[in-house]
Amino acid sequence: MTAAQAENPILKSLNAAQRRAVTSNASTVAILAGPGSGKTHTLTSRVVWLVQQTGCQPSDIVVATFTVKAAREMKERIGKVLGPDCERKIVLGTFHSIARRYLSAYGKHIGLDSKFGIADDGDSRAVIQRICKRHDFNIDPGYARSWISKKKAKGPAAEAAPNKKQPENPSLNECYREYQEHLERSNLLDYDDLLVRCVELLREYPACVSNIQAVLIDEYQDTNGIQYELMKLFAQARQRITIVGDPDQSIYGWRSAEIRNLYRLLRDYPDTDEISLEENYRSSQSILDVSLTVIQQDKKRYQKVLLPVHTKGARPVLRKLKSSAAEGDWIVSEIKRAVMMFGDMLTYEDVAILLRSASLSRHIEAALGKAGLAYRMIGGHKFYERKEIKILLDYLRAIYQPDNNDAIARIINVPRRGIGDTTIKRLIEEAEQLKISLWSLLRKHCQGSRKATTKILPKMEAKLNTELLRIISNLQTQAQQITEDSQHTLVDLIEKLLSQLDFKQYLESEYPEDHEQRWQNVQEFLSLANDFVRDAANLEDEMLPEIDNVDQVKDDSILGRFLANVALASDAQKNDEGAEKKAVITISTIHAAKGLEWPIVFVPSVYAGSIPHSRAEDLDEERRLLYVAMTRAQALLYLSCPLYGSQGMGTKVELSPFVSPFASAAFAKQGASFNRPILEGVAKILGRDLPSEKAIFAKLPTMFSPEDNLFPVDPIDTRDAEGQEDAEGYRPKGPKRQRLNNQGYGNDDEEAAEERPWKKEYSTTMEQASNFTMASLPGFMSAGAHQNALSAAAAAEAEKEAAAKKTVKMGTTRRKADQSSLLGFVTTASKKPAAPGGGFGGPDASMARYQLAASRSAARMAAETKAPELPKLPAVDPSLAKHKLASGNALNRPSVIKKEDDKSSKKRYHCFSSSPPRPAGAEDVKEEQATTQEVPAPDRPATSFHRTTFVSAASRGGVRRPVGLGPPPGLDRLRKPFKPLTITRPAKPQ
Ligand SMILES: Nc1ncnc2c1ncn2[C@@H]1O[C@H](COP(=O)(O)OP(=O)(O)OP(=O)(O)O)[C@@H](O)[C@H]1O
Repeated sequence: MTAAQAENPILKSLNAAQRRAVTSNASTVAILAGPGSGKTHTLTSRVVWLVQQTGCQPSDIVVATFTVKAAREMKERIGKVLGPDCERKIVLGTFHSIARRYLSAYGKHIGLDSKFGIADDGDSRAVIQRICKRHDFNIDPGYARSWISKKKAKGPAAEAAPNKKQPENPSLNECYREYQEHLERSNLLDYDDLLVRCVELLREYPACVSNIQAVLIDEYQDTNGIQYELMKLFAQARQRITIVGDPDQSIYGWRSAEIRNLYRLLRDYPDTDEISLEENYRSSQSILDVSLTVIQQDKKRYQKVLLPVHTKGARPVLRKLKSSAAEGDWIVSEIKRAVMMFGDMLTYEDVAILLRSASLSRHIEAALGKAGLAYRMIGGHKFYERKEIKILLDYLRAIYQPDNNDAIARIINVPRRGIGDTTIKRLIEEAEQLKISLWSLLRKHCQGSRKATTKILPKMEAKLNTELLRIISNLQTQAQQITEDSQHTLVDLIEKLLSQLDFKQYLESEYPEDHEQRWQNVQEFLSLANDFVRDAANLEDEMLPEIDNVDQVKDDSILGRFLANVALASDAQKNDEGAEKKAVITISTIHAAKGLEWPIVFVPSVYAGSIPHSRAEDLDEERRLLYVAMTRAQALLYLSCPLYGSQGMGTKVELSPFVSPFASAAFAKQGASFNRPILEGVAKILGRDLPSEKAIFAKLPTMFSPEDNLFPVDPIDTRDAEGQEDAEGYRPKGPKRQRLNNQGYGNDDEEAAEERPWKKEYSTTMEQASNFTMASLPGFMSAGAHQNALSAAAAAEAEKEAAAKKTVKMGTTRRKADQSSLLGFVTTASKKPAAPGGGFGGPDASMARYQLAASRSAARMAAETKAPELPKLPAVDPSLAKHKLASGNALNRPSVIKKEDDKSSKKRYHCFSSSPPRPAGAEDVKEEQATTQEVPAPDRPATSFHRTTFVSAASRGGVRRPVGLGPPPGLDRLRKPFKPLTITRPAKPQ
C-alpha cells in the first residue's frame, strides 16, 4: 500500500485483502468470502473508491442488492461518505427496482406502456387460482405459480426448451399462457416479468445502458439465471463488474438462485481478479467454530478459510425444552437475564429470534406478549397487507390504471354495494370472454350499452354508476392534476378518496371492535404518502441519466411511482420503521435475516421437520440456512429444541441432524454464567463500554436469578413409551396432578401451557442453593484467580508479538500469493487447514487466555463451594403417577415408596433449609466447565398429593373443632343451596 493509500479515509478501515479488492484495477473482481468477513463493507467502499478515485459518475454506476433493506442500508453508508447528492444519483436497489426504473424510462421501445402496474404475489396467485378453477385444471395453483416463476427466472432460452426429464403437464402450459395474457390485458408485469422484459430491452436497445461504467452485485450467490443475464447486460459497455458472495450462504434455491452462476462468471470473464477475505469480524471464535462445524458436514461444499478476529467468548448454547410453549418462555427469560446482566450495554434491540418458517413464531410471540416485551417482525404480516390499506391501495391502483381487473374486482363491493361474489365472478368471466377489461365492461353496463349476460339489477347498476365509477373517474382527473399542478398532492387525493368513500364510517360499521386501530393505520398511510411526496421533491433521484439519441419517458406520475414503490417494498415495512426507533426485539425468518447481524441470536425449533424443513428438497440448502442463522450472531448464540413440536398437536420431534452428531461436544446445555470475563469479552466484540459491576448490580431487581436455571436442563418426557395420547390427542392419560411449578409444561397441552395463570419471573436464592456461587455473579473474581489470569495474559501477549513479526509475502500476480485461486477456492480445499477438531481451536488471543485462566480459577472456586452433585431423580416418584385419589374416603396421604438406594433423599429437601449448601467433595472441575460453568437445574422440592390434615381428620371426625369456629361447615351446607366452590389458585412453586 502506498503512503497516500494509507492515509485515504476509505481504506483506513479495511484490512489488506479488503483494500486490494477495493482498489483493484481489474475490470472484473470477484470477492468470495465467509459470513462477517466484510463483503458488504468492501463493496460499499469500492463504490466510494470508484467515484472518488477513478472519476466514475455516480449516475453511471449500478449497484444491485438482494433485499430492499440491504439497498437502504448501503445507500445510507454511501450517502454518509459521498453526500446525499451523489448517493441519490447512483442506480442502487434490488434487481427488481432497477429493472422497473429502466422499463418505465425506456420500456416503450419494446412496446411497453410506461404506465404499467406491478402484480404483486397476491395478485398473481389470485389470477392463477381463477384460471385453474375456470378450466378445472387438476393442478395446485401454488405449484403453477412457482412453476411459471421458475420458467421465467431461467430466462427465455430455458423457457423455449422443453423439459426432457419430466414431461410437462399441458395444463401448466395452458395456465401460463392465459396468465400471461391476463397480465398483458391488465397492463401488469409480475416480479419475474420485470426482469424478463428488462433483459429484452437491454438486449435490443443496448444504448440504454451505454453510460454504465461499473456494475456491483451484493449477495451474488443468490442471483438466478435471469439476474445473471441482467448483470451482464448492464455491464455490456465496459464489462466492469464487481461481485461479492458466499456459496455457503446460498439459500434461495427455491427462487431459482443458481450456485452455478459462480462458475459462469469465471468462465465468461477469465481475467477476473479473485479475492478472498479470511477474517471474520462479526462473531466470537466459539460461534464461528460451531457454525463451521455445521457447514463442514457438507462435503461437497466449497472449502474456505475463515479466521476469527475476536476471542473465544461464551460457548453457544443448545437448550432442550419440554414444549414449544416452554421454549418461548425460556427465550424470554434468557433475553431478560442477558439484558439485565450486561447493564445498559445491551438492549432488547440487540436481540434477534430467527425462525426457519414464520409459522413458528406463535409461541414466541405469545411468550413475549405475556412478558410485555415489544418486538417487530421481519418477513411477517406487512403493513401494506392490512385490509384497510389494501382497499385504499386497490382504489389508487384503479384510479391510476382502471384496466387493472384485479383491483377493480376487489373494490367493486367495498364498501358494500349489494354486489355478491357470484355476480363479480360472472362479470370477470364475461370481461375475459370479451377480452376487454372489467372497467370497460362495467362502463358498458352502466351506460346501458350492454345488458344481456350479466344480471346486474338496475338498483345495483345505479349504485355502481353513482359510487364506484363516479369516484374513480373523478379521482382520475385529480390524479392527473397532481403532476401538473403542485397545489394538488397525493395526500389530497387520498383524503378525497377517504371522504368520498366515507371510509371512517365504513371502518366503524365493518370493524366495530378495532376500527380505531384501523383508522390509525389509515392515518399512518397518509403520513407515509406525505413522506413520499416530500422525498419526491428530489424526483431526479429516480431518473436515469440522459443518453444521446435514446428517448426516455419521464416517469412523472407521483401516483404511479408511489404504487410501484409500495409493490416493491415488500420487505420494508412501515411498522418496522416505527419500531426501529424503540429498543425492540426482532423476530425474523432466517431468509429475511440475510446480511444482518445482532449481538444476541436465538434459533428456536432446531428439530428435524423444522430445519431441515419437512418439505425441503435440498438438504444442503437447509444446512446453509442454519449456518446463515448462526453466523448472524456476534456475541451470544442460542439454539433450542422442544421435545414436542408445535405442529400436529405436539408431535414428538428429534433434534436436527445438522447438530445432533456433535450436540454435546460443541454446545453448552444452558446459558453461560455472565461473569466478568464473559461480559468483558462481549463488550470487546461489540466495541462497547461495559458498565461497572456496581452499576450492573444497582439495577438488578431483587430476587433476580443470575443463571439460566429456571427450566430443567434435561426435560423429562412424561408421555408413555409409545407417545400414546388420549382422545384429545395430547393430554396424557392418568390422573391430573397439581402442577408443581412453572418448569417443563411438556405433558400439558400447549394451550393450557400458554394460559398458565401465574408464572414467577425470578427464582429465590433458596432455590439456587445448590448452585449459588460467588463466581456466578457478574464481576466476581478472587485475587488468586486474577493473578493467574494476568500472568497467562502476559504470556499470551508475548506469543502474539512473536507471531506478528511473521509477515506475509505479497505475490505479483492479480491473486495474492497466499490466497487460493477462486477456481481452486470453489473446487478444492484451501491450503490453510480448518482449525483442528472440525474448526474448533485456532490461535488463542491474549483475551481468550485471560478469560480461560480467569474462569478456571473462578470454576475452581465454585467447585469448592458447590453443593454435591445430586442424583437426578424425578420430583415425584414415577410409580405415583398412576396413583388415583379415591373420590370417597381415600383421604389418607399416599405412602411414598421408599427406595433402598435413595440415600440422598434428605439432601433433596435443602430448599426448606436456611443452612448453606454443603460443600462439594473433591470433585474435578473439567476445563470445559471452566468457561461455561453449567449450572445444574434446581432440584424439585418435596411434593405430595395430600389434602390438608384438617379436612382429612375432620371428615373422619377425628379432630375436635375448636369451640370458637362454630359448627362444622358440612352442617351449614345442608341448610344453604349448594354452590360449587371454585378457587383460582396459582400453580405455586413449592
Ligand atoms: N476491516 C474491518 N475492520 C473491522 N470491522 C470490520 C471490517 N470489515 C468489516 N467489519 C465489520 O464486520 C461486520 C460484518 O461486515 P459485513 O456485514 O460487511 O460482512 P459480510 O461479509 O457482508 O457478512 P454476511 O456475508 O454475513 O452478510 C460489520 O459489523 C462490519 O462493520
